[in-house]
Amino acid sequence: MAAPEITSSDPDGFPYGVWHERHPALFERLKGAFPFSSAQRAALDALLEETRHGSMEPLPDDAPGAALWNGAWDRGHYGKRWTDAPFLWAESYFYRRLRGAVGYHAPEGAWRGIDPFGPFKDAELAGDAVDEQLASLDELDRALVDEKTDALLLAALWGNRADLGFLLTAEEEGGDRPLVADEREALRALLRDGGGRVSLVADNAGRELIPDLLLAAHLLGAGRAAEVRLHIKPHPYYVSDATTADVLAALRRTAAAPGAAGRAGHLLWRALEDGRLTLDAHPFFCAPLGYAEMPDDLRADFASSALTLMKGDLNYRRLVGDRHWPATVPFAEVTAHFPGPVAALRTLKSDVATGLTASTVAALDAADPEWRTNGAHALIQVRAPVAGAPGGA
Ligand SMILES: O=P(O)(O)OC[C@@]1(O)O[C@H](CO)[C@@H](O)[C@@H]1O
Repeated sequence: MAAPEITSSDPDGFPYGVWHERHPALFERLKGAFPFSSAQRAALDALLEETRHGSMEPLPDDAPGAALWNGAWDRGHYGKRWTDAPFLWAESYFYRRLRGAVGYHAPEGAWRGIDPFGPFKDAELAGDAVDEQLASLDELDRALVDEKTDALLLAALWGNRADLGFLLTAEEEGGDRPLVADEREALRALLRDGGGRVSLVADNAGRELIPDLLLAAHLLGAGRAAEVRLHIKPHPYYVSDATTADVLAALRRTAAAPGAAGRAGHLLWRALEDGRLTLDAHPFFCAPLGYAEMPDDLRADFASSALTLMKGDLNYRRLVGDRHWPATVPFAEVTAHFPGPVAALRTLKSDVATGLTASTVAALDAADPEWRTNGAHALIQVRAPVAGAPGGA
């Protein structure tokens, strides 16, 4: 029995704060980062007003993407107050409307294709934190393969804290706490034969994508994957989400680094050329729906992967279902729909939680009442389907 979907209607709840604190802060950052025209600023202001006090207006049928938003992705939420609709659906649509407000999708518009979050992504990629990430790879040069896999999985996991949307209204505390669920051993076991394709469903650009790329280079270089497929967004999404342009910028940054990181960057550059590294930007990665509703072509892609690594909080919500699950509901149960083995690497930045023990939940509730949403905690969870089981291999 599925638990109720998470909405934003509770004024004391996390989602409500996203609409009433995070989004206004984001719009102020956007207006400070671009010389928007009065029309663009007015469109942003109107959108913010609509989301906070109005009801959800559909896209005009001739708008770019309307065939999906008013078709396959429509779940009957238009006309509802934004905060009464499912949080995942409503916020995904909010970012489509934001892109519309600044002209990102305008077929002949001068702002077509200008990433509204580009300045933030560029600044982060050029920053000292990325220099430190790249330099730290030299420390792993003499590590054993499994030790290196472990270290790079943790780097990719904690890289997920680098999420501007989250950081607009949250403190970035140091990572590296004990994980609330740590199934790295099961994850490494799925990589051991090394013969298959690893699908890495990326999340954010910059400080999250750099460790993702270093992990991909390691999996390819150490024979833990015959191919890595990097799934990215077809266009900007929830602020920091990585697009192909972000992958190429991060790759150039990595290849230009000295030492082990530079070698990893060149390995990935060659892997893109020879097909051991592939990029996929399926439209569904920006859909307002959970992965249980993914289209057949994407389902077949994941089904043929030795392992799918799902990065980040939003992908976790879409993988398990953005619902008020009991935090102890088994991860295998809520991911039974997913074809092929899947692992989640996620810092906890929203309400949904699954696959935790009762004692862990009790300890977290006692020690840190905001544990679900403050980004201070993280998990690595794995579901390796048994042949013949639902969603099995
Ligand atoms: O997927 P990410 O980048 O790890 O996190 C995305 C996020 O910042 O945005 C959503 C709320 O706006 C939540 O899923 C989460 O807080």
